[in-house]
Amino acid sequence: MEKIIVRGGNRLNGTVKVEGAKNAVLPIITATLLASDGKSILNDVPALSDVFTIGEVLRHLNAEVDFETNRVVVDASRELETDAPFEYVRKMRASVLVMGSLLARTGKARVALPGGCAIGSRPIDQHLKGFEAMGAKVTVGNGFIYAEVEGRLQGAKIYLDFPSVGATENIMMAATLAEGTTIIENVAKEPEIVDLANFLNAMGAKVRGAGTGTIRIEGVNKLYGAEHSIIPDRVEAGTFMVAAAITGGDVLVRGAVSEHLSSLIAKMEEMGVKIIEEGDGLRVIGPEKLKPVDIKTMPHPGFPTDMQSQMMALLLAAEGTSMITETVFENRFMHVEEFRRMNADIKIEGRSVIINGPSKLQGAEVAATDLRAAAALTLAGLVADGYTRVTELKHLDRGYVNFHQKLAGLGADIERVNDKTHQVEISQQVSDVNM
Ligand SMILES: CC(=O)N[C@H]1[C@@H](OP(=O)(O)OP(=O)(O)OC[C@H]2O[C@@H](n3ccc(=O)[nH]c3=O)[C@H](O)[C@@H]2O)O[C@H](CO)[C@@H](O)[C@@H]1O
Ligand SMILES: C=C(OP(=O)(O)O)C(=O)O
Repeated sequence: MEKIIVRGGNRLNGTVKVEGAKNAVLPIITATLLASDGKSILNDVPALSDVFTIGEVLRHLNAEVDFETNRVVVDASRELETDAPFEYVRKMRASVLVMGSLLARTGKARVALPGGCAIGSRPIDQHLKGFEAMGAKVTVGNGFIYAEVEGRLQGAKIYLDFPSVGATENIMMAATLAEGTTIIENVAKEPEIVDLANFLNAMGAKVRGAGTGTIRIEGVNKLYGAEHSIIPDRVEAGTFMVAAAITGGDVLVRGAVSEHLSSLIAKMEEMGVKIIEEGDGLRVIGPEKLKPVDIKTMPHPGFPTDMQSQMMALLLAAEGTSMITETVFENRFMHVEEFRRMNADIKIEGRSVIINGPSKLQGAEVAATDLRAAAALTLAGLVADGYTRVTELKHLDRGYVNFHQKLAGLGADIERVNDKTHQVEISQQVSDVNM
């Protein structure tokens, strides 16, 4: 089994550079399916397991996908398959994002039902409501969602019950090739939505209003391959900002965009962390003592749920009582039990967690319950007494490239080992001694 082993106590110093955003590249790769003419070239693509998985999905759908270093080239001009089976959707929920593009381009899509995951049940009713409003017939059965439209999708007025990121993206992509104008209200305003809209417009689409509460899409007849550079990953940036703050360090996070991180910056500053815009990034200086704060996760520009567990690690080190309330996902507190194994004074009350800091954290073996929990437990390990071992790293690899190497580059005492290799090394040392 692979593990990250981190020994707490080192202050982090230096510079770290963030990759392209996972949550921008995944929908943008699915959008390349809309181009019936020309190749799409995506730059600043992070080498994440999720990116390779979505690449496999596209290949299965008969697109040509070439991975180069930090770049993906997609040619989707051939006739497309319309079926995304469970083996892909099971690995990665974002596979359902192929639905909007397939439906718009081919008139049908069959995608395995994604099912629940460690952070909640995550239904996709709002995506389907949008496709139906545009004239698609949607049926669910035998573990699949099947959507079909006779002729072209029709422009429609759609109100989302909740500003779902995925539903906004899927409906936006479907609407680009629809007949007439689509207006989507109460949409997600995340920076990744704006990035997707910019790519779609580069392909020849007419999308206006991304980043506001209403998006208007005028359908066009055809879309073309385009070149685009993915925005930096605000969650990876935020994770390194917390790493600097929790260790009382001084780190320049290159690629951190302050407008994408305003809620996190506000909360970290309330805690006493110094954050300065410097060059193409943010310099983060941790104080001697951190102050407690209350946090409520919300859709953007509210505090992001994807930073909730990393912030929990930081609040464990603050002096006093803090509260985190999770409003986006119904069950995103699985990491609380793991923090407890590290001696954290923390308890769940309904949709909130009460944190009594500062906890005298102790190194322990802990299991990552999702990708952000993997990062958060490592962050706690940076200040725990002794060695922390973080397992279930398949989650980490979905969202972070070279995570432990980047922390080591900042001065953390950290390594990633494979138990088997480790055992071989240890037995080798023993036999060396015996010789
Ligand atoms: C690949 C990607 O970009 N993932 C991000 C995306 O996930 P994702 O797009 O899945 O998140 P959504 O915004 O859709 O989900 C937010 C909430 O809405 C609910 N919901 C959503 C759709 C729907 O049809 N019905 C419904 O009830 C979900 O169960 C959840 O409770 O946004 C989340 C919220 O910022 C982030 O945590 C994820 O990292
Ligand atoms: C929950 C996340 O991603 P996904 O929607 O891909 O599971 C995340 O990035 O924290």
